[in-house]
Amino acid sequence: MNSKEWIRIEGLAKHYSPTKKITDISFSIDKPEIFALCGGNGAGKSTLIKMLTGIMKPTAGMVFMDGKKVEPQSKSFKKLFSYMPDEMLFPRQLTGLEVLTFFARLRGISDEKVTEALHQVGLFDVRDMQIKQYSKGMQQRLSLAQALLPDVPLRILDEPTNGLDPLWVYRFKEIIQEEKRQGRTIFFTTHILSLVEELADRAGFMQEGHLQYCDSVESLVQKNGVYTPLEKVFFN
Ligand SMILES: Nc1ncnc2c1ncn2[C@@H]1O[C@H](COP(=O)(O)OP(=O)(O)OP(=O)(O)O)[C@@H](O)[C@H]1O
Repeated sequence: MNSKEWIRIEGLAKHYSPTKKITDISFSIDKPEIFALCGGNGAGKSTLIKMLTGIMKPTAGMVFMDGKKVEPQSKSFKKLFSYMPDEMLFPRQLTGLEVLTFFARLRGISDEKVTEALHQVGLFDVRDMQIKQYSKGMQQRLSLAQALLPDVPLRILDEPTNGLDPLWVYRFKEIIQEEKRQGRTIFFTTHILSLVEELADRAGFMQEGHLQYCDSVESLVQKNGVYTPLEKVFFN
């Protein structure tokens, strides 16, 4: 165990069918850090996140925190993270403010924090608009806002930049860097390798249910002292 190691995933696996499976995933998450999990469509990123968040029971494997075994389904583990799913469906008749207030009340979070989160994701001025009038990117920012509400040490974000315009990809990077400055760990999935290079401390790359690479971004892009873009590292 390295000195920063916080959460350790050991041999996590999910067998959907003999041909569709995620096998033997082992890696650690440090605190604080920005960890990006990338990989192709159907590689197993969302499945891994669902196992880590306790939404899905793994076929095999264990999760450790500070060296002790934890159950991702347990209440005590769930208290440590917030989660942004890859797709979040909101009641279309409600306003952005109503939706976020609902999430906040569930978790005993103040209205001030709701206002702050709406400002963070640029939805404060449209807070009284119904969700049905929100664009895909605005709904994605609302989903991010609900994940920013709780004061927890870990944020797990599944494809958070999907549907965001370039300005909001830029703002997303600022938000995530600020979250890390505040001591949090951000674990997110993405298809955008340039985002990984720019933002992440460490990255994992999944392919067909396997974790093929997992290292610091610096080590991944520096091969024999020469800079190699991540897409060349992963696809050559
Ligand atoms: N509930 C399920 N039942 C059966 N197979 C599933 C289920 N969920 C996912 N799969 C399969 O497991 C594999 C991994 O899917 P997963 O959604 O984890 O991939 P992903 O890396 O998140 O993909 P993407 O980048 O396209 O979102 C795929 O082959 C998918 O078809």
